[in-house]
Amino acid sequence: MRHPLLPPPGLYAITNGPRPDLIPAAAAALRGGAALLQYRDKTADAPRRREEAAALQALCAAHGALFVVNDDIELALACGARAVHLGEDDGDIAAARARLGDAVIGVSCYDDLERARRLAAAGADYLAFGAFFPSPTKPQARRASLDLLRDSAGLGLPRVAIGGIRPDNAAALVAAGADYLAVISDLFEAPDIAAAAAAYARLFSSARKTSA
Ligand SMILES: Cc1ncc(COP(=O)(O)OP(=O)(O)O)c(N)n1
Ligand SMILES: Cc1ncsc1CCOP(=O)(O)O
Ligand SMILES: [Mg+2]
Repeated sequence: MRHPLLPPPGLYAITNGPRPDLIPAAAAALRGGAALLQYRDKTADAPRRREEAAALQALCAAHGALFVVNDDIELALACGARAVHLGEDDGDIAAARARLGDAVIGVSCYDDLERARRLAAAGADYLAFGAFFPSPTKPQARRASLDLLRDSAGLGLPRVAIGGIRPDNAAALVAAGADYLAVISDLFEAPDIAAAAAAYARLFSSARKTSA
């Protein structure tokens, strides 16, 4: 069953901090229409991470967007987030479920349909695939093909596409079945973050019109 906290298909903004203007940058992405916002910060600065996560949680609540904490179940708990994203090195779904109850648990499936099947059966709420294109943020990321998106349609869970997404390749991912487009650099390094977010958000309103 689709998790009730998951928004309709749309832009999944992922922060590229640390950056001094993190909160205004995230606010601009939300103003532009991001449906989900993930806090992705690989530093070990626990006090700053706690403070930023709490601010972003409040910001997302004000915009009606889902706030997702990357990697860190305890940080999600501490800031009241109702969603976490876990990759292969970030602990398992059962442990996250035990701590977070019925929160949204999203998982990375990379280029691996079998892993996606296994994690769907283990209780994941969405499945993320990619990198679909060369990623400036994660150049070494495993690469996935558009066929993987088509082939994962039967798994019955919302699917996220990530990795090197830009305006010129985004529509192909939506056409192949992506419910959410997870974007870091093209969004958060844009000169006008709200306008960049709005352009991604529009892809989904036109997809809905086309399929209606
Ligand atoms: C939506 C989404 N998809 C994939 C990832 C990557 O997760 P992971 O493999 O754990 O890598 P890091 O992001 O932790 O470096 C993600 N964060 N979000
Ligand atoms: C976290 C992650 N996992 C696979 S690619 C990627 C980074 C995506 O960032 P960008 O949108 O800048 O390519
Ligand atoms: Mg991770």
